[in-house]
Amino acid sequence: MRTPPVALTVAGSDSGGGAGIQADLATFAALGVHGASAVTAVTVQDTRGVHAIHPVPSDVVVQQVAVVVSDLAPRATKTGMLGDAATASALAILAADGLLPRLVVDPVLVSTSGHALATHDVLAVMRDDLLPHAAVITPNTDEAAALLGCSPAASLRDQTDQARRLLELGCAAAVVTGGVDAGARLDVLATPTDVQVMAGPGIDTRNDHGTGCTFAAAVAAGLAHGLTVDRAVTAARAFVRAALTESVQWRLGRGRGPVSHLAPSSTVPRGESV
Ligand SMILES: Nc1ncnc2c1ncn2[C@@H]1O[C@H](COP(=O)(O)OP(=O)(O)O)[C@@H](O)[C@H]1O
Ligand SMILES: Cc1ncc(COP(=O)(O)O)c(N)n1
Repeated sequence: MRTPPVALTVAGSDSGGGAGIQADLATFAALGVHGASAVTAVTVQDTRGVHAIHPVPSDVVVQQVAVVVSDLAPRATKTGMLGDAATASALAILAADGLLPRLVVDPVLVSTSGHALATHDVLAVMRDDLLPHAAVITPNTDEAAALLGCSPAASLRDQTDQARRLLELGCAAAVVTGGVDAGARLDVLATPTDVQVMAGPGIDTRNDHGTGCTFAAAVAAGLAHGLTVDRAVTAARAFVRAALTESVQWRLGRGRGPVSHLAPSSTVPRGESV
């Protein structure tokens, strides 16, 4: 008898199956982790855009987290779209009480299709109350800028500087994703002792819906397997790149299609189970 690693995602539902809860659970499964979920909002969404958003009442979100934590004891947790400020505050309290272990915060603000997924008050609560409990946060360059109240990074130097400054918000590590320089994609991981620049050639695909959710969920899966943040981030990059490469030939939906979560996970290193 063996207990598989468990990770909990607290995020919004994407009816198109490309991002949010659906991307997180597919990523967990591909990486050998049992996924539990607490839904914060129901979005009416497809590859073309977000057509409506219905937040779930915060007490219902808290109840979902509470039952999962007490029964399944997740080793890692991940937050994505938070729904509303009441839910963001409630999650911050759960995190302060130690109920969201090895917390990965993906500060979701806007969808790939350009729709706002969080209001200013959600951003403020996330920044001030939730981020200080995170093992790692995974903003893209726009989200990093919104958290810091500055312009998006225009160079690797800006991106590196912003990754460092995000640590001042109280998170243990920050990875700023999605920098672009001469065709390369750059992610910068900052910890209190180190800054690491990870670069790879850009993958030319229209099917990039859900990359941020997939990346953050893969980091959480790595932490659930017992990897360090550093190794979990490296493994997550490999997984997202495989998912993007796999989806280059896809035709799925009429807009920005999802990445393929059916990518061969055997290429991705797994940690020892803790
Ligand atoms: N076209 C691409 N080619 C290579 N890597 C990509 C591409 N698009 C996204 N990524 C990678 O996917 C991960 C998620 O980042 P990003 O796309 O910035 O998230 P978000 O969906 O939040 O904007 C990062 O590791 C980033 O470098
Ligand atoms: C429910 C939900 N959560 C997150 C995203 C962001 O993902 P993306 O930036 O790829 O659109 C989304 N579109 N929908």
